[in-house]
Amino acid sequence: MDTLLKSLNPNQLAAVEYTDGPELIIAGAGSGKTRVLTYKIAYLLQKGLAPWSILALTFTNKAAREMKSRIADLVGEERARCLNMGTFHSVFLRILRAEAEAVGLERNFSIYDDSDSRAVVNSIIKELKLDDKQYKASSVLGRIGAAKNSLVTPDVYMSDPHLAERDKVSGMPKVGQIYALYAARCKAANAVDFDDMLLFTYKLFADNPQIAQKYAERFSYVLVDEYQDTNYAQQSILTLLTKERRNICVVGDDAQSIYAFRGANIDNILKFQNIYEGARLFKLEQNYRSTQTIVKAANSVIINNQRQIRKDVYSENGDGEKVRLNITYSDKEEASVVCNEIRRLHNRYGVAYGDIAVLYRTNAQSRLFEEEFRRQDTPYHIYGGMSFYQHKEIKDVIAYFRLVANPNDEEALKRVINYPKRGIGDTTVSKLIAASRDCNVCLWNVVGNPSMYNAGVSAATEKKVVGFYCMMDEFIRDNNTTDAYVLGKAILEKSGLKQELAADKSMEGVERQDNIEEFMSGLHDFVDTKREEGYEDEVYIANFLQEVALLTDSDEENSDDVSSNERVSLMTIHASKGLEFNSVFVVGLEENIFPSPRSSSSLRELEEERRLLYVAITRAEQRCFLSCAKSRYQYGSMMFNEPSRFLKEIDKQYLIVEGNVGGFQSPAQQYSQRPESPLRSSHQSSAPSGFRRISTATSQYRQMSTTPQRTQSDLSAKQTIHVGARVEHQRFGIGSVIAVEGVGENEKATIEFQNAGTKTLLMKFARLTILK
Ligand SMILES: Nc1ncnc2c1ncn2[C@@H]1O[C@H](COP(=O)(O)OP(=O)(O)OP(=O)(O)O)[C@@H](O)[C@H]1O
Ligand SMILES: [Mg+2]
Repeated sequence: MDTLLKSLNPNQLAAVEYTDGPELIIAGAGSGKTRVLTYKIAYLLQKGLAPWSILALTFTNKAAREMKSRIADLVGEERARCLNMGTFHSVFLRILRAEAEAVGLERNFSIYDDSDSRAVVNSIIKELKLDDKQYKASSVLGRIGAAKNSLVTPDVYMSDPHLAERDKVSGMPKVGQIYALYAARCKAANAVDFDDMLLFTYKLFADNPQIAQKYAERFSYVLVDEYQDTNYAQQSILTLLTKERRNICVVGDDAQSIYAFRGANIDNILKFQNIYEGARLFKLEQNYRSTQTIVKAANSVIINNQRQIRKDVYSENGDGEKVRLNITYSDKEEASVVCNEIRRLHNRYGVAYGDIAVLYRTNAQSRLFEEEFRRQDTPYHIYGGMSFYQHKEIKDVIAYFRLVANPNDEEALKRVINYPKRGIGDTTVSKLIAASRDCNVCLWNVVGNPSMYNAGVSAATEKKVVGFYCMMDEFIRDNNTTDAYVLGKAILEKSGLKQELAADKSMEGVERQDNIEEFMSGLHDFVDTKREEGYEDEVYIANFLQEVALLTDSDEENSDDVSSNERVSLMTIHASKGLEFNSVFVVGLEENIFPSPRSSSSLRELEEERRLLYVAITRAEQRCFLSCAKSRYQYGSMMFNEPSRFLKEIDKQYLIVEGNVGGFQSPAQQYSQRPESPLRSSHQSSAPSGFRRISTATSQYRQMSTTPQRTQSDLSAKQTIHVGARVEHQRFGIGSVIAVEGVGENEKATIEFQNAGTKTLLMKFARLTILK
């Protein structure tokens, strides 16, 4: 036991040994909160507490597994095995199974995932004859989920005038009614959804005092990690379980509260002392994870938040390297600089790939990094999420593309024929397929003329099917003459996909829109780059699909061959909570990305963004790299974002700025002309959307040419390109010309770029400036 406790500092030790009542440990990042919890559990076991009487709640199941294995190291496998440990959801699910009858469920109840819930809500919307454009299942479910996390039952919901008013104002006055029906349907189906696991557990304990008593007695000690991110339902259940024995220990850091959007409230830490009068407060301020430089740099950011509990987090580790900020020309260059640096760390300094993380603000940002990592054959995995091209919405658009490129692609056809919904149901599709088998023709032909192939569909249905055929046929005919970006944009709009996505205002819906916008940006970049490289005849959808297929075909290789500790972790900052890495890259530190454009209007949200950056920087042990790009394809167009306002807050003495430092003036004019998001602008029919404003790659160049220092028209006018010239490219950065060939329209230069490799570019299109 002594050796066990020797590896704790006096404050940590005091927190571990305190067992006289409720305990709140507020501590900075990396100060050993999770370690204290782990050791405290080992300590309680050593003191004779039975493992099954300890309940430890973590934020992820992975965190629970790790903690358990550490405890096993400390006290032996056997005792660790019987601990009650896991996320709130996993632990409460087990209790619900055992006590199902008490909440009106049968023990074998099912768990509805998101798509099950959506199907139920959609059918209710239909039955109530509500407009499914006005009532999007995911938006309705978002409200139902929020209600459940606040312990608001359907009855309470429907009698709450504030909720009624809110729903009315947002054009969904019937959410309460849908909620009630949804709850009834789930009950009839003997099913619960994810949020029910909390609501039902609360009801179980609140309505059945004997059961509550049983569990309160069973769990003689309750410990909670990441307490700052618990929501009202979770806290209320904890209170029911612990109010009598008051053996509860929670650890948290208000500076790392990043789940306000899921109902977590930063004040919950402060409320702890109100719920548990006389609770002991411990503070830990020594960070053991990071170098002094990293800790101080992170502190210099978070100090700008007004709402915070003052802490003086420090490190006694060495100073270490300065935080490096790299400003690149483009998002593409950013990805290659980051990948190069990671390879250098690995090859020259022996840092394991598994000890490196790339952190970004939104999932959609993974695309360019995934592509670059694949290009450079660097092992990576997406931690806690999916690869960009695996997202459903991306697969949907790609299915449309596949069908355009190859109308015989039956899988693609089946995927999109009734998505978005156009009244072609499963029965119809089955009939069409049967007809195609019977007549031995491909499904596409049957879709073009169902009655000719005796598909047996009604005239009204036939009209819808043929309507779909005609729409697609138009795209197919344009396929070899219209570039992938312009055609892709038309497909998104005319198929109804754009409207479908834009109508969904839930968190998940917004994320899907982000992904589609990122996809369109990639498509635009693809077309521009092909033109610039002189491949005017390879700018079509078929060419794009080929490139995507090549980029994604090694998926399996990337996930199976190399174990996760030999791969770089790519993840959102949210997913990185509680983790630590030798080297961390925080990317995309630009206005309009980080802070998120959705947050910059409110101080509260801005402070949450700042906490996110604090979480990101404090994941690093030895090295922290920040980066931002001067230009990036965003919302389907080239954007020039300012560096993130948070970068200016980092104390300069801990920072080295490199890359394209000089002359970083965001063209204010273009910045203010930021096109509206192509998807989100759909409701403003009079305002031109980003898609319409910049309709072709060529007009994109025209727009670029308003930036005086960096236009290809400058260059072609001067015609001074020569071997040895140093040039600056809008996307590829700085390079030297190593060969020039051709004249006039056909003039090409081969350029060796510092970070982007060697490229041969057609001068007519090249976005180059010659540097003096
Ligand atoms: N007293 C100590 N001696 C040596 N190492 C320590 C000590 N306390 C903590 N550490 C180490 O410091 C690192 C950070 O600890 P831990 O993850 O517990 O911090 P945390 O406060 O939970 O961080 P976060 O805020 O990111 O969740 C871990 O690698 C841990 O093993
Ligand atoms: Mg922790």
